[in-house]
Amino acid sequence: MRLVLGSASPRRAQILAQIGARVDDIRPADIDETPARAELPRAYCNRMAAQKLDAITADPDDLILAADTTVALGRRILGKPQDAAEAARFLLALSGRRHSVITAVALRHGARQWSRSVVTAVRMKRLSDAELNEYLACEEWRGKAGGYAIQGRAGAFIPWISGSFTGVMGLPAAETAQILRAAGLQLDGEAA
Ligand SMILES: Cc1cn([C@H]2C[C@H](O)[C@@H](COP(=O)(O)OP(=O)(O)OP(=O)(O)O)O2)c(=O)[nH]c1=O
Repeated sequence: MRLVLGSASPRRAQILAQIGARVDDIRPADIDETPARAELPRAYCNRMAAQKLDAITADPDDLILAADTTVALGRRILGKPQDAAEAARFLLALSGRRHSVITAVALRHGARQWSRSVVTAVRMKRLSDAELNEYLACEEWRGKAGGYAIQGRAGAFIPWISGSFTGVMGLPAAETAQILRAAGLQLDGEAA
């Protein structure tokens, strides 16, 4: 069975390799990521993953995986910042507080679908002006939900999480392995 990754995120490809899932093709989906009015973060994240999955065409026998990572501050959805000013606003809002990172994963094989979503609680230390400015200058906020990447320099801002580290990075390893197996994919190193 061929595995098609419907994502442009290099982190997702890396986490799939980590769990022994060989990706045969990468086909990112381009969808409108605007939240609906009053849409709650978890519903939004599930909807995004489902829409990305719907947007990918593949052979009926291909297994397709799509995912979405959303940062939620209470009911507020923090997406990927458009520019440094928006990244600064997001980081100031997250500074010294606890927020959630939700990742939804969706799989399709023919007419069958599987999905999981994982919520991780994350605490960010209070950022000094120098820390904020240095982080904005390093550009790692680009393309990251909430304007930070825990796997990079912003790891120094995160003293505590409860949940899935790989989920915060974009693809929860344990839950993804579980649904891939449920869908019939054999992971490297597993007995047939
Ligand atoms: C919070 C956080 C997010 N991220 C990334 C994961 C996702 O790639 C990105 C959120 O955007 P997504 O819309 O989930 O994904 P994407 O646009 O990168 O890729 P695609 O839609 O093609 O699948 O933020 C990190 O890498 N580290 C983090 O700590």
